[in-house]
Amino acid sequence: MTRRIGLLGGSFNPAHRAHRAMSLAAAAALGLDEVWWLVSPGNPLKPKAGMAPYAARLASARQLARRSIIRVSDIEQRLGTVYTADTLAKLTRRYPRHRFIWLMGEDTVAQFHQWKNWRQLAATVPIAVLSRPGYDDEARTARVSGWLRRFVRPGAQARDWTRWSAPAIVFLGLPPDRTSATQLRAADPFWHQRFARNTNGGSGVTLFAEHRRHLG
Ligand SMILES: Nc1ncnc2c1ncn2[C@@H]1O[C@H](COP(=O)(O)OP(=O)(O)OP(=O)(O)O)[C@@H](O)[C@H]1O
Ligand SMILES: O=C(O)c1ccc[n+]([C@@H]2O[C@H](COP(=O)([O-])O)[C@@H](O)[C@H]2O)c1
Repeated sequence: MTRRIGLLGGSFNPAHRAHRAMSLAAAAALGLDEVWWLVSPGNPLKPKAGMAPYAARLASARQLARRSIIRVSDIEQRLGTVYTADTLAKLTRRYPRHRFIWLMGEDTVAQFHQWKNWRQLAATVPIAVLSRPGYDDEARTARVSGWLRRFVRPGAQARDWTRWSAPAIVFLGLPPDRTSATQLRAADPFWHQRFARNTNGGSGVTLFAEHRRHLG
């Protein structure tokens, strides 16, 4: 059965309520069956210092994803990919019947041209950009000046994304949420210690089983 899957890659250092809210709002706007959170082993553009252990980031993601259509995935860790273009190439090969759309916050758009093989990435799956308060100008600049400009689709057609051929990018205006992991780490630098013991359970079990089947 064809499934419509949104992919939200992130450091999740830690996961927070805006990740959940934006995922569910995007799912409603795009008609998604599931949103997979791809917990990154290490964003190549972010410093390693201050990055909590992978197991704690994964556990915080599972906690936030509970009782929802969000599935938490450690597939990048399993595949050994840190670059999104590599991850997408493998995922689309492994799941030929799924339709994927890449989700990202507005802050990420300004950096997108620094990603490895970003044009190839954009040609692999459509992209949905989710509004983030405080970053509108950066995203707008990237939107009007970048190569992606000519591929912008109207937000009113967002539910039709499976009919688009990539590159295609849609900007979704979602309810604003100012939560950020930076702010949460500043308030609670040792948040990851709460996850040091119990890193099992929660959402993601289905996806893990599915990955196991596909990865052998
Ligand atoms: N409040 C938010 N509104 C919209 N998008 C968000 C929000 N918080 C995070 N995102 C998006 O979620 C994805 C993963 O984000 P990430 O795990 O880096 O969280 P973060 O809060 O941006 O972290 P940090 O403050 O450490 O950079 C990115 O695409 C990011 O743009
Ligand atoms: O592929 C790249 O070159 C690349 C560079 C920077 C970030 N990314 C991805 O962007 C996603 C968001 O990362 P972050 O750390 O801002 O949450 C996450 O999936 C990263 O792997 C990917």
